[in-house]
Amino acid sequence: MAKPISIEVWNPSGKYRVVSTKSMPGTRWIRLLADNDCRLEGESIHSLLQICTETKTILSVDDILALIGDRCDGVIGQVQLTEEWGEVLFSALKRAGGTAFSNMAVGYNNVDVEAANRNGIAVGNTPGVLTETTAELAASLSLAAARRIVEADQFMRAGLYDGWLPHLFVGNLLKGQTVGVIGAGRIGSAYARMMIEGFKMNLIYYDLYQSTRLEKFVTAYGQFLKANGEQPVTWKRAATMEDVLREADVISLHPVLDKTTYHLINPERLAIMKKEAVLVNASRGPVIDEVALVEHLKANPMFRVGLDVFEDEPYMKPGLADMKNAVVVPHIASASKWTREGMATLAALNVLGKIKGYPVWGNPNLVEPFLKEDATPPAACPSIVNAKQLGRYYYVPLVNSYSLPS
Ligand SMILES: NC(=O)C1=CN([C@@H]2O[C@H](COP(=O)(O)OP(=O)(O)OC[C@H]3O[C@@H](n4cnc5c(N)ncnc54)[C@H](O)[C@@H]3O)[C@@H](O)[C@H]2O)C=CC1
Ligand SMILES: O=C(O)C(=O)CO
Repeated sequence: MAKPISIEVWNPSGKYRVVSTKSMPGTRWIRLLADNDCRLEGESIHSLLQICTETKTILSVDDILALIGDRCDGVIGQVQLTEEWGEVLFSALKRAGGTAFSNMAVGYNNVDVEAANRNGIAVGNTPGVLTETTAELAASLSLAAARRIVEADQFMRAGLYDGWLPHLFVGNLLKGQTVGVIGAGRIGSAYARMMIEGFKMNLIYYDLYQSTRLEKFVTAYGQFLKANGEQPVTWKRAATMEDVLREADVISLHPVLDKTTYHLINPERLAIMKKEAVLVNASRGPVIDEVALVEHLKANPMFRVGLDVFEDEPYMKPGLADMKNAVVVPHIASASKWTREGMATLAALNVLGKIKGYPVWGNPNLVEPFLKEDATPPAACPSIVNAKQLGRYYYVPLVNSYSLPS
């Protein structure tokens, strides 16, 4: 039997019981869920909100079962390896009368959606609000790795700098080089634009789908540069992932994690990359075979990586921490204040919307109407990944009108 876990309680007399497995940034999500005076569609929301305040980061399944208890309408949970949501948790949520779960994340590889479907539980996620923030971190890692920022910082702090030298921390110039993107969805495309606009890099990308918007952007930006007497940027959609790995100088990984992308970067693929390439991963750790990566970093000191995510998060594979050609940060790609508060709001509205029986917002890429600080959010769930399987009603938001269709 799990030990009782510590919680913070809001609005004890609330009609619905919603649990959050972590404290989340901002207060709007708490107001939306638990404020008696807060109204959606003229109706008081009136939820009892319980926020887990355990100091340990990773909750066990037993801890989460204890949080769900005998009565629970919905749960806001956390990303990736900190929580695995499968049959045990979804069936417990169903037994407790629950119908709603939302990750505070866009990625939901920690969720067994089939198990959620079997138990009739809606699974929410938080797309869009973290696109630019995550892309900015991938761009930061690209620069930090290419220009050896962390190594140089450590050198400086160690008091080793005794004057300018022609060979000191020489790195890679980005301008005119090729940026490779694997997974050119929301974040991959935003990252590509940053690198193309910011550093005038050429693009090669691989995705299962064509990214027409991205291609049009690069074409138009190339024409603009040309008209200004500068070298135009170019784009290419690669037929294979290998083409990207062979040609690109900086490669950033932005696919979802599933069976098709597990260990997408393996020893064979590392071997075809340029010896001085920069590889960035702000998607999911298991997209890279991390043991193979450590060996590759050892054998190729000019090859550099920037990693936000790790195969056995929160741990690193042996040897990685010793590699000077690796920049490592603790899964902070979406960590800007605006984004994290927005993610909390979207997760809360997914759960609340399902409890209230609202339809699902028709365009999960257009979530701004939910994020306006002082406005009443639309009466909809911002993003439910299994809406179709659960037979939920969809509608496409109308310009300037976010109320329910009659
Ligand atoms: N490090 C962090 O804090 C964060 C990580 N992420 C990760 O980034 C992922 C992507 O997020 P979004 O861009 O919003 O999702 P998205 O769905 O817009 O983009 C994912 C892209 O991957 C492509 N893809 C799928 N399988 C592929 C394959 N086998 N080969 C090549 N491309 C493939 C899809 O076609 C799609 O275009 C999330 O699923 C999440 O795992 C997202 C936010 C923050
Ligand atoms: O949103 C996600 O998928 C994350 O990894 C955390 O922002």
